[in-house]
Amino acid sequence: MSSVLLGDAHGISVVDFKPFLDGSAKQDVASAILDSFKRVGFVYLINHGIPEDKIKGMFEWSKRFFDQPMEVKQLAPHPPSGTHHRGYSAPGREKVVQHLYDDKDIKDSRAKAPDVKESFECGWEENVGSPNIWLPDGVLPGFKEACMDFYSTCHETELEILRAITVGLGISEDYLVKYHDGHENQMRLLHYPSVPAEQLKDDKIVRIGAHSDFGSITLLLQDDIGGLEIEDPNTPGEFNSAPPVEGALIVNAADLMMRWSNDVIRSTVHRVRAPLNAKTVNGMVPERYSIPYFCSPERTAVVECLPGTYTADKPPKYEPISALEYIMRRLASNY
Ligand SMILES: O=C(O)CCC(=O)C(=O)O
Ligand SMILES: [Fe+2]
Repeated sequence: MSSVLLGDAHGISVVDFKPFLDGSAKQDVASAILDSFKRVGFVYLINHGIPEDKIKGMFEWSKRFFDQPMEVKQLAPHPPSGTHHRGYSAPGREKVVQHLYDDKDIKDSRAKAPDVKESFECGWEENVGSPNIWLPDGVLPGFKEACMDFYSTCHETELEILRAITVGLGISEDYLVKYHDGHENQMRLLHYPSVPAEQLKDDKIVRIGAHSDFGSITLLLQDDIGGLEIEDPNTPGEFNSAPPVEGALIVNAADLMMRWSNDVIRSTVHRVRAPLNAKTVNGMVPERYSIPYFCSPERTAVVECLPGTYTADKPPKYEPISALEYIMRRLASNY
């Protein structure tokens, strides 16, 4: 294999993205990324283009935000609606559940083991359908600007990764980019508080329940604590750890991308559990921070199987669907 493949972690390739960005080995990088997406739905990218100091800065802002007293964080409350994903959600407010559409089932599942995490979500500042919910002016000055700056930096990297996917598939480099203006993306700051190790191990407490993401791709930055697990594509129900890899951006394909690619690319179920080899202090697992950046196409995009993902023998499995219809269905079922 070429030098763009740096290694792997439980089958997830670690790929050097630089030769794609500088144009020196575009096809090799694109093929390596696509190969990992086809096998496991996840890839690690080194030299991904998001500056290290910006990442460090955003994690610092995240910590500063979550360190605020509850009554301050509640000044930017997530609305009760399942479709307006903005603002602050306190621990236990959200339970990510998969494939449960009956209200009673969702309630039962939430009652069993709440997701013990808190989050702050924001999107494109001009999005009138889902306006951002910020802390009042003067509270934590600079936080909003830092979030917006990081949001647009992640969007730039998103476009490069979408280009790599299409180059890998052998179709025009701008095929997916032209549907992704960044206006429907969602950046999420996540804080998993320190919890008793025993309860996390026994599933009495869940950090984030097993789910797949619903948009095109997700860019995920995590600290060095660990705990992210990915379902084994060959053994449903079994999960492998996706450990922190220094300097790497994790990218996973999401459900809409799986549909768009006629199931060539996988959207894999993942969750956050007790970190492997976590150093506990007084029986407590350390807190963890992560920043997922969920990418979705414009709502007017009509998603139909990409050229190159079907043949006469293997026809498209899905009808065209508008991104709006698809996303609304998924959002409503998850909150
Ligand atoms: O915290 C993590 O590492 C994963 C978060 C995640 O999967 C999500 O928010 O969808
Ligand atoms: Fe996720």
